[in-house]
Amino acid sequence: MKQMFINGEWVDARSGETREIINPYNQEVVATAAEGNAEDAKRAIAAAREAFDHGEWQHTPGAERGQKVLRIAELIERDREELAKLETFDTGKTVEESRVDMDDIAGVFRYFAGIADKDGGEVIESPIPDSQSKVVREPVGVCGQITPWNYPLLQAAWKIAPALAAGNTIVMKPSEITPLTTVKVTELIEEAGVPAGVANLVLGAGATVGNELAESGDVDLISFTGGIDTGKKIMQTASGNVKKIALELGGKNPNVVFADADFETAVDQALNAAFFHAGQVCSAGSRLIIEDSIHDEFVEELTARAKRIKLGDGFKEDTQSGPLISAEHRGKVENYVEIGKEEGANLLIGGARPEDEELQNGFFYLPTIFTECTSDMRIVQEEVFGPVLTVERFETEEEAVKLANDSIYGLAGAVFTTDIDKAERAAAKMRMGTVWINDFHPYFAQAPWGGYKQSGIGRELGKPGLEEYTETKHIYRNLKPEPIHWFK
Ligand SMILES: NC(=O)c1ccc[n+]([C@@H]2O[C@H](COP(=O)([O-])OP(=O)(O)OC[C@H]3O[C@@H](n4cnc5c(N)ncnc54)[C@H](O)[C@@H]3O)[C@@H](O)[C@H]2O)c1
Ligand SMILES: C[N+](C)(C)CC=O
Repeated sequence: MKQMFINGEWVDARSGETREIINPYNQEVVATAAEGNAEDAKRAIAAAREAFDHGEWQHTPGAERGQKVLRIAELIERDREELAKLETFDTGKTVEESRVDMDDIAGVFRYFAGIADKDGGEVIESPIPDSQSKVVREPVGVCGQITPWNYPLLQAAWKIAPALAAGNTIVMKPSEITPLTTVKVTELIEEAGVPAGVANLVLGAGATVGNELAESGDVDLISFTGGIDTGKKIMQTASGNVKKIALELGGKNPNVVFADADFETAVDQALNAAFFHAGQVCSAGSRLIIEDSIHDEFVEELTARAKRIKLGDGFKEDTQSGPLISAEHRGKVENYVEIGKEEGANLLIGGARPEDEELQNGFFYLPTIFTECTSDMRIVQEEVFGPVLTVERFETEEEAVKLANDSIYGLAGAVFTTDIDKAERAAAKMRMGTVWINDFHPYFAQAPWGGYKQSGIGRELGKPGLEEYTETKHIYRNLKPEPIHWFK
């Protein structure tokens, strides 16, 4: 039974309710978890409030907090294999992918451990004689953190590590369908010696636990990663006490390939961009925008390779891609494929569930490619979050950039070309939080991550990822206090 962690104690939901956690590969129950509700969230918020207002954590020197965060990294490295297996049971992704995630996650804890004591504030030039001004950063307070199911622990790590390093207290709510690794890491946080009440974990649904975190007047900041509609709802709910918000939302990310790109690299990367983790990646390259002169050859090769992607059990060595997360989510993907067909896009491959006997109990869906797409189509504009790639053509550099930017989203995008000036010109004009040149997908702890436009608000990772969890305070000191007699 996976319990919640509130004020340093492992507890069941007050209501006694539980939820079965399902392996999307075969629908087997892999665990039972406490199903908390708003009442449990309130208890956790109260514990975090008390620990922030009256505990030592926010006053603990950054170097000491950094040591605890570093210890969490070491424990994650120690338990890497167990964590990777849990992530695969929960999400269906290949265990190789999960191992890569665990290495990234340990790196994130190491990074924020390393910068926990690096900002001692700064003295600034005051224009007023006989005065001194300094600017310091302080923790925000109680942070509500809500994460999605596609990268359960990775997205949690991007929030937990900087929040703790900066001296905040937290209430984490993982996706209700993939809580296993977040529970395990909370055990490691306890083992690392983080004081009771500083890091709390509540399991349960968004509408109950998540909503309480967004609504509570005792929460100072809500950091959310998930879909755009939920993000909008959270923004509204969070306005009640004008809490700070950080939103990491969806994407519909363009992958621009010029005719002069290295063909093999561009095809290989386009395949990975679109179909890695069955396309369930916020930054998936789900819009291929390709120069007309190489369109046919490129699409032919891409299609041949997409057909060869081996779907299966994430624990088997030859599996290249797992299932979608749930029946409901596969239904959403299928609906989008129908919309694409109705809109007149040309369904080149996929558009169906696989027929293999072995895959019938899982939520599998075939890699799907639509050609002859135009940017007014919903299949091109809306986030499908599955293995569905749309292909658009361009003839000029200007047109390529225009198509790339033709989206309400602005999370990430890529440009492939051997002409580096052209690449830099395009990258400068692309309205996205991340632009890759001749690559797709790299992200790491040192570089900020986040979206332009409706892909979000704020940044995770890098120095800005720590700053999200701080308030900036200006302390002004009059070195020669005397009456000013403004009012005679
Ligand atoms: N920008 C990024 O870095 C990034 C990273 C990963 C995933 N995502 C996005 O996440 C989405 C997929 O994840 P998902 O389906 O889990 O998203 P989701 O919005 O359905 O759920 C995300 C989290 O929000 C909670 N939630 C749901 N309703 C809520 C409410 N009313 N109030 C508070 N919390 C609520 C859920 O329980 C879950 O924990 C995609 O859109 C993807 O692009 C973005
Ligand atoms: C941010 N990232 C790419 C790790 C996961 C997005 O879904």
